Amino acid sequence: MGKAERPHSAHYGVRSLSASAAYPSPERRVAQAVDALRHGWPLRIGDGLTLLPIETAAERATQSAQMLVSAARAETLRLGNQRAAAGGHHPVFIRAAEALDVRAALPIADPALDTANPLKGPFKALDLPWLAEAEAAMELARIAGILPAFLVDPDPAGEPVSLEPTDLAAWSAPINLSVATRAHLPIAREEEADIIAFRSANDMREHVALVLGEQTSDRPPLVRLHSECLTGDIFGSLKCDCGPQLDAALAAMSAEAAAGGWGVLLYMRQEGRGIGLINKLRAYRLQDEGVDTLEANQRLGLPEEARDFPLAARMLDLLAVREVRLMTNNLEKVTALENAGVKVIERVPHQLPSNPHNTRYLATKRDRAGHLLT
Ligand SMILES: Nc1nc2c(ncn2[C@@H]2O[C@H](COP(=O)(O)OP(=O)(O)OP(=O)(O)O)[C@@H](O)[C@H]2O)c(=O)[nH]1
Ligand SMILES: [Zn+2]
Repeated sequence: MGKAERPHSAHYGVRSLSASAAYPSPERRVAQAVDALRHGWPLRIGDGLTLLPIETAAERATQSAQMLVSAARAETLRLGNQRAAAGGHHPVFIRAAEALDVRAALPIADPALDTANPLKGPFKALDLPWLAEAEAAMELARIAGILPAFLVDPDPAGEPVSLEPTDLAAWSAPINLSVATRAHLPIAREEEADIIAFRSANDMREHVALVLGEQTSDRPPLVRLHSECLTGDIFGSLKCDCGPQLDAALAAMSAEAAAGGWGVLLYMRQEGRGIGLINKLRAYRLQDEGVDTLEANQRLGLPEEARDFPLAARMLDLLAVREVRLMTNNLEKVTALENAGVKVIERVPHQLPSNPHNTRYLATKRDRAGHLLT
C-alpha cells in the first residue's frame, strides 16, 4: 500500500470554502446573478436596489408600482421627454399609477406586445439614484439573454442574490479565458485543420478557433472573427450574410493554406451581436413589423452592438498570433483588435453577394453602422 497520508482539513479547502460562502468573489456573485435572472429570482445590486426580472419572474404574484427600463424602452412608453433628463442612454426608473404584478408589467418589458396590449399607464419617470447599479442590471439582463426590464422593490421581495456593479469587470475579463483542448478536424473546405476550444470558468459560452494549414511564424495568418449566427450558419437564413461569409472565409483560408500560408477562424459564441439567440429572434420579429436591425435592438432596450472583441484578442494571444490579415468590412473590429494589442497588417474586404431578404440589413450596416460595403 502506498503511503497513506491523511490530508489536513485545509487541503480540502474547508476554510477557504466557508470564507467564500460568506464573501463570494465578484465572479461568483455575477455567475449567481445571471443564474438568478434566468430563474426569475430577485437581485440586490449595491446597497439599495432590489430588482425582479419581469420576463422570467418566478413569483408571478409579486407586485410593484416602480420599474426599471432602458432609455429606449422609456421612449417607446412615451417617457421620451424625461429621457434627456435621465441622461440620454441611461436606464429610466418609472412609476405606474398603481402596483402591477409581473403579468400586467410584461407589456412594459416586451415590445412585441406594444400594439396588442394597451399599457396600464400613466407612468412617470423618477430620478434615478443608482445609475451604476441600474446600468449593471441592464448588462446582466443582456448576459442572461432576457428582456432588460425589472420591478423595483418588489413585494414580496423574496431572497435576493447580492452583487456590486463593479463585479462585472472581473467576471468578463478576457484573462479568464484559456485553451481547454485541441484536436485535428478535417473539414469539407480543408483537410489540414485543427480545432481549439476555449473556456472561461465564468461564462458558459465555449468559443472555438479553427486553424487551417500549418501555423508558421514566417507569415501572418488570414484571420476571421466570426460571431455565431445560428440562423445563418446552420439553417442558411437569407436575412443576413453570416452563412456565406463563414463559408467564404474558410474557402479563402484553405486557398491560403494551399499557397503555403495559413488561416485562423475564431468562432465566437456571441449570437446576435451579443444579445443572445432569443433576443435576436425577438429583434427579427420587430423587423417584420418594419424597423431595421439597429432599431430593433434599441426597442428591446438592448445595445446595437455588444460583442466582446478583446476576447478575440485573447484567443489570438493564446494561439500565439500577434499579427493578422483581418477579413472584415467592419472597421470597429480592426480598431478593437489593435487596441487589444493585435497588429492588423491588412484589412481584407469580405463582402458577399446580397439577396432580396438581406438587402435592407446590408444597407443598414453600410449606412448606419459604418461597414465598408458597396
Ligand atoms: N441583434 C441582431 N444580430 C444580428 C442580426 N443579424 C445578424 N446578427 C448577428 O450579427 C453578427 C454578425 O455581425 P455583422 O454585423 O453581420 O457583421 P460583422 O461581423 O460586424 O462585420 P463583418 O466582419 O464585416 O462581417 C452575428 O452574431 C449575427 O448573429 C440582427 O438583425 N439583429
Ligand atoms: Zn446572421
